[in-house]
Amino acid sequence: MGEAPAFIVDDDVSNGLLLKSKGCETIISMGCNRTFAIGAMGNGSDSTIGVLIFEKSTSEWVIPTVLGMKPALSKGHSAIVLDEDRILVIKGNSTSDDCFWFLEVNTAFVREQSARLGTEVVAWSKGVVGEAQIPVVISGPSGVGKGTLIAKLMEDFPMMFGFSVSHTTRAPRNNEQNGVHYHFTERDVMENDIQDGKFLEFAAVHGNLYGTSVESVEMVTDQGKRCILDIDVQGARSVRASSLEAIFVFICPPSFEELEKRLRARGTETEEQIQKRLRNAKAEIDQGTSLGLFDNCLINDDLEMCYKNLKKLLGLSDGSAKANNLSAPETVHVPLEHTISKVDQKILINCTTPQQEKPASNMFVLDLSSIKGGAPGRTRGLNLYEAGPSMTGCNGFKTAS
Ligand SMILES: Nc1nc2c(ncn2[C@@H]2O[C@H](COP(=O)(O)OP(=O)(O)O)[C@@H](O)[C@H]2O)c(=O)[nH]1
Ligand SMILES: Nc1ncnc2c1ncn2[C@@H]1O[C@H](COP(=O)(O)OP(=O)(O)O)[C@@H](O)[C@H]1O
Repeated sequence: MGEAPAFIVDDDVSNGLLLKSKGCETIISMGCNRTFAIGAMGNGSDSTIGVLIFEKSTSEWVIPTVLGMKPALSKGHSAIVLDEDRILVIKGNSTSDDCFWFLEVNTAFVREQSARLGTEVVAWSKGVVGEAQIPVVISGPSGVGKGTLIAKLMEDFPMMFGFSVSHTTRAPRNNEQNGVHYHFTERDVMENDIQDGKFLEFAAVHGNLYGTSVESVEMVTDQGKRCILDIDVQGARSVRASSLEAIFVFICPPSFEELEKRLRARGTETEEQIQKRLRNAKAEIDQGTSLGLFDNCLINDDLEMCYKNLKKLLGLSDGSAKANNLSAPETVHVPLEHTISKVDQKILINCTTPQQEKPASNMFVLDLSSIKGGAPGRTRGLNLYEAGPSMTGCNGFKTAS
C-alpha cells in the first residue's frame, strides 16, 4: 500500500466543489461522506502523486489501491468533482497534452476492481483533447485481407488512424519489423506482463500467444488518432467484455477456396502453418458471423469494393470530413497559478495573472460533455477552446476564489 502522503489537511473541506491547493496537496470533498487528498508521496526527487481518502463516518484515513498510469507530480493542481464518480485534476505548469487527468473513484471499472481486490480502489485516466473516435477492432480469418485493408486505411488517412502494435510470441516474417508490425517477444516475458495487468486482452492463436497491451492503445490515443486493432475473434470478445468502447468489424472471405488461394499466394507460411490456419478459419468464420459479437461484417471479394464499404462504415465515404477535424488541437499552457469553475459539463480555466491586460484571452473552456472511455486507458473527447467574452463575466461561470 505504501507510505501515507505527507498531506496538510485543511478544515475547510465541506464544499463539494471546493478546490484547495497547498503546494502539492489538493483536498476535495465528494458528497458528505468522503474527502480525497491528492498530493506528494515519498521524499524529494522520488516523490510521486498519491491519494488518500478520509472517511468522515469513521474519521479514518484510508490508503486506496491506485490503478492506471498516474500523472507526474507537479507543484500544484486544481481539482473538481464530476458527476460524483470521478475527479478532474488539472496539473499546474503543464500543457494541455498532459495537464488533464481524471481520478476515477466510483466508476463501473473502479467498483469492479474494488470487488475483485477487496480493497478501496481509485484509478487514473489521462484526458486527451480531441475528437472522441472510438477504436476499431478488425477481425477475420488468416489471409482474408485484414492487413491489406488496414494498410490502405493508414496510407490514405495517416493523420486519422494509428495501429495498435500487438505483442506476439510468433517469429517475425521476412518483411516484418519489431515495434512496427508486432512487438516480437518471449513467451515467459509476455506471460509475466499479462500477470501484471499490462494487457487489455490476449489469446492463443494458431499455436502462439498474441495480445494488445494497454500502452499500445493509449499511445495511439495520445497522438489524437483513432486506434485500429487487428485481433482474432477471442480477442474481440475480450475487448467487448472490457470497458474499452470500440466498433467491431469482421472481414469475411467470399469463399473458403478463395481464402486458401490467398493464404498460399502470400507465401509467408509453411504448408503445416497454412493447414492450421485453414482449420482455425472455419471456427473463426462461424463465430464471427453468428455470435452477434461484431457490429459489421464485410465480405472482402473485390478489394476496392470492400475498402469502400469499410470507409463508409467509418464515416469516411464523403472523402475526409472527419479526418480533417482531427488535426491536432493547439497546445494550451496552464500555469501554476490558475483557478477553475464549473457549470454543467464545462470547466472555465482562468490562467490570468493580475498584470495581464486582456484577461479573456487567457481563459479557456474545457468542455467535458462528449468525453468517452476512461480507465483502463485514456479519457477521450475533451474539447478545449478559448473562452468568449460572454463566458468570462457573470454569464454562467463563477470564478472560484
Ligand atoms: N487476440 C489477439 N489476436 C491478435 C493480436 N494480434 C494479432 N492477432 C490475430 O492473430 C492472428 C494471426 O496473426 P498473424 O500471425 O499476423 O497472421 P495473419 O492473420 O495470417 O496475418 C490474426 O487473426 C490476428 O488478427 C492481438 O493482439 N490479440
Ligand atoms: N480482395 C482481395 N482479393 C485478392 N487478394 C487479396 C484481397 N485482399 C487481400 N488479398 C491478398 O491476400 C493475401 C492475404 O492478405 P492479408 O492482408 O495478409 O490478410 P490477413 O492480414 O487477413 O491475414 C495478401 O497476399 C493480399 O495481397
